[in-house]
Amino acid sequence: MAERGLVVSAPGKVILHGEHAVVHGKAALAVALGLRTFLCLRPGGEGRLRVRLPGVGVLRSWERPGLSALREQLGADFDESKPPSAEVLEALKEFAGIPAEASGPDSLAILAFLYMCLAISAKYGDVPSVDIVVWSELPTGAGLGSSAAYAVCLAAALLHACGAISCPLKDGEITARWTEEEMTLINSWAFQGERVIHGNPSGVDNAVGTWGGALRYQSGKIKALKRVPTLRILLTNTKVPRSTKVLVAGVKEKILKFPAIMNPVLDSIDAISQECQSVLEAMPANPSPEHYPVLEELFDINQHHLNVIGVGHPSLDRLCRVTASHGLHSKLTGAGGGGCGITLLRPDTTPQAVEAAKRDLCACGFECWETDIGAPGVTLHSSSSLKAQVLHELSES
Ligand SMILES: Nc1ncnc2c1ncn2[C@@H]1O[C@H](COP(=O)(O)OP(=O)(O)O)[C@@H](O)[C@H]1O
Ligand SMILES: C[C@@](O)(CCOP(=O)(O)O)CC(=O)O
Ligand SMILES: [Mg+2]
Repeated sequence: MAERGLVVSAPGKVILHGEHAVVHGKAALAVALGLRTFLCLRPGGEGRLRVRLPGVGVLRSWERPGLSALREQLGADFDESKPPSAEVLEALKEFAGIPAEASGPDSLAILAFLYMCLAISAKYGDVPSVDIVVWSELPTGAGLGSSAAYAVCLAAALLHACGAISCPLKDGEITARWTEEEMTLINSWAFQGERVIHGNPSGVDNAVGTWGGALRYQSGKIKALKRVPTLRILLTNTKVPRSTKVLVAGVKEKILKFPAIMNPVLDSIDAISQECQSVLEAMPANPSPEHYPVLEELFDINQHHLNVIGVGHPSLDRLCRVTASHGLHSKLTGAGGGGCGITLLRPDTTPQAVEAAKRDLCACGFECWETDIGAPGVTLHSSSSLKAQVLHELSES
């Protein structure tokens, strides 16, 4: 581990099409957002692991020998290809003093951290004494993949601390990325973190957090999109809280209850992702308005499907109605049930029209902002390049 520690970051994501269906083996199209989660890891003292997670109100530390003893006692097989076992998660809850039924943001964040420490150290050697601080530009639990960005940062930092991946940052460089092979390892451990938080994730969010850009994801297969035009997207946070884990479980229940009704809906969502990919890849880099009606119609159809599978919310219906009154098309993004929606802005949508839509959305109590997409994936930063931000976060710890 570098003497002075390290700072890593990973982006959140927007799913254009395929949320939920992707959990059931269908394709999803997702893009990395220009909003990121950051993690600063420094050598710590006194044989302890210390974490500060201001986003979820956590400041905790544990003695390393206690965690090592638990690992020995459990004697589990911590392979990144195997889902975390219920027995290990129960034992970790007990170790951290988390009640068995707890599923709040703080409990899940601690559990993901401890699981990754335990599993990564079982495979690559002990995680040294460290102080970790995580902060984020992403809202938590709003459909923008904050859980995956957190898990990707943890995976990169812990693998680095154990010496399982290199330090790609050369003297004088501000940022660096890991090799393909190292990113594949980061991605697979981040998926384990997502499994702790989500229960049954598809892996699309951690793939975007790791690789960045725009990609198609299906059953663990990641394909960067050939060409993605510059898309203008308005993001709106309804601020209605929800849990991805609960929503994903609800969809599964509906599919089991009505397979003949729900499976065709998932097939249709899959076809929407295929169609959208073909349209995007056929569009020029700076598209003109005539390319948009199909994209808009696909948004509308998918939003209806997402309501059918039970992940809509009155706040999202309202969001769609408000933007429709300005001639704009929206759908939920991520797990739904509240959280965020995305609105497609056309190249000829005037700044005045965007402002008017934003005003009406804010009047509903929503928060919205235009955003960049296609951001880089997991990145190592020189701490000097982030000095002000890092110093601010560290001064709080
Ligand atoms: N910055 C963060 N620090 C600690 N935990 C985080 C952070 N961001 C997300 N999480 C974890 O991820 C959970 C939210 O994940 P999820 O319900 O999937 O919503 P989303 O991924 O859409 O934001 C939180 O409850 C928390 O456990
Ligand atoms: C609903 C789902 O497709 C995306 C969840 O995204 P988020 O956690 O709401 O950002 C679940 C998954 O793909 O694991
Ligand atoms: Mg999530």
